[in-house]
Amino acid sequence: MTDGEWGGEAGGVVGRSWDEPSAEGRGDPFDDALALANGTAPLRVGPGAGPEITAVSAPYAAGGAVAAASSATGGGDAPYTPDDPFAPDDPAAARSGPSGPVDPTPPTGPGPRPTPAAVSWHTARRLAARAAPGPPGPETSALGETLGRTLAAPLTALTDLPSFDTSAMDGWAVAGPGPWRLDRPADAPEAGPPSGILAGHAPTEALLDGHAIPIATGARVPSGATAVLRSEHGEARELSDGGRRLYAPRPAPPGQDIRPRGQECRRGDQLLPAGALVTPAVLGLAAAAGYDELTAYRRPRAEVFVLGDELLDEGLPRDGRIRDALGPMLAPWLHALGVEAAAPRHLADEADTLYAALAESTADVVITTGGTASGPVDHVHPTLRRLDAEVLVDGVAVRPGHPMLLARLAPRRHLVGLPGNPLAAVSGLLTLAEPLLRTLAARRPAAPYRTPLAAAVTGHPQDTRLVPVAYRDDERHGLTAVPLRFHGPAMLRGIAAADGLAVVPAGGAERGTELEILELPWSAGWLAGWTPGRSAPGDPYDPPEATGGRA
Ligand SMILES: Nc1nc2c(c(=O)[nH]1)N[C@H]1C(S)=C(S)[C@@H](COP(=O)(O)OP(=O)(O)OC[C@H]3O[C@@H](n4cnc5c(N)ncnc54)[C@H](O)[C@@H]3O)O[C@H]1N2
Ligand code: MOO
Repeated sequence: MTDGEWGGEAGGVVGRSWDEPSAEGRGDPFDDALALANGTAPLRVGPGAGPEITAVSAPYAAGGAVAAASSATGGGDAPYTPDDPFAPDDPAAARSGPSGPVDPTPPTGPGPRPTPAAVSWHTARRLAARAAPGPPGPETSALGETLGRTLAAPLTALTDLPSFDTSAMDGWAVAGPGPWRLDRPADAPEAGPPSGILAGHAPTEALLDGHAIPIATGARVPSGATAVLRSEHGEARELSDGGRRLYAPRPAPPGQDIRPRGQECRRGDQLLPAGALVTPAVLGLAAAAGYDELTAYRRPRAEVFVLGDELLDEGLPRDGRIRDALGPMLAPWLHALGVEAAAPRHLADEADTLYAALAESTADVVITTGGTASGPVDHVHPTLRRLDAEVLVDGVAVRPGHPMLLARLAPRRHLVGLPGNPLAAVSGLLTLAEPLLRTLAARRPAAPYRTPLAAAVTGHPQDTRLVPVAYRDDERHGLTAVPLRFHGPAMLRGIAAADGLAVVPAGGAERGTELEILELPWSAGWLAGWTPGRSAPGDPYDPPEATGGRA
């Protein structure tokens, strides 16, 4: 059973690619998925919609529930067994779907709120990317302030580059064929080498035919010069008449070692289009092209609220309490995604505290950690209802992290609810927060990157899995992705050693299967030196599985 087939609603409506035309007059998939998540508007079913659409007119409709239930049992032949590491602990939960129970009837009174069916992982990412209408307005800022932001206007050269004919080498500027007269300029001291033209100095006199003058790399070539002769290719000799001559064993063809003005660009040329990411190299180019400031979209602003009274900010775990692993991780991770994130705030597990924090926040995106499930102090869902927030995604068919959620607090303010288990929070960050923040930062989606697996990976029966992998490059197999140990939902040991997360489809993947890899913002180069054989027993690269729980 594929992810797209799972859950009825997800397969029939929101599992369709956004790029496909809306077939046969069906409703907009985004609106449909929204209606599913909120239980509000019915799907707009056009004439000729397929039977799988008509069966799903509301999130709690029997058709959806039947489909979800049948998918949860694997359509009658569920591929997992009781001792499968991914098999649900609770058989009732297994029957009710991979991401929580799906109530076949609409809510009619007090009692537990039915959970809408989870959407597929790919759909969740698309919904998150489309949740915000676009980036906040552009701002003009000093160059250094724009690193990691997206250009809101094309970068157009303010000058020719180079802006003058430039010597590419240390040596002599020569005019015409050699040998050349090396006259000591009138203002040169009697002793020592003849002075020449240094970088940053503008030559005032033209070079006469048959003459040469010492010149430094980067210096402006005098008018009349036809070439630059490198210092190692010429020899200056004193003559009996007191003059000096420059000899070269080979001719100096016109233009040799001169970078002509405008070689890289002419003033007014477009160097980069609007939408380019401001990288360190772009800052360098912009400075070279004459910019002191750039117009770029402002960084999205995020606030992180860490929920959980059991969390300690320092010291060793004690008395049933544990260290907060998400606060220290999320702010720098968000910075790496080009987001302005204040230091995380630790909130007490009280509904009113969360309500006040969310109501007062002015951030573009609020990220909460923990409290997404239905435990006694899991206040995220009730607080969103109290705030009358619009839930866009409520559960995703992905392991770990399936209780993750996305809600709209106001037209341009969103909340991403990350599950408390640390690797599940990473999964939510990459599944929902990253696409949303990418839209807000006007960043282009990374081109999907696929790498063959170095070893088989077990799959979840219905859901996508995100599994930490490290790249290995060897002569025999080329670049492969090695699945790492310690990938349980409460573990960070695998992801801390990873270059990315492999997107493992339902059912798993064999060794050699090319899988999409979600790269981590800092992965390039950090572990590039790692080769097989250097791993020590117990390190994350060791192949045996140790999940410490279901993912
Ligand atoms: N009855 C059910 N219970 C749970 C389900 C379910 O479907 N039905 N889902 C499980 C899954 S899967 C996850 S993931 C968690 C999500 O729970 P919450 O988002 O409500 O998170 P908490 O309960 O607050 O915490 C879960 C776990 O993570 C630890 N935690 C929380 N915050 C941090 C942090 N900042 N640093 C380190 N560790 C953290 C917390 O102590 C818990 O151990 O729900 C399951 N339950
Ligand atoms: O999200 Mo949970 O098990 O999937 O950690």
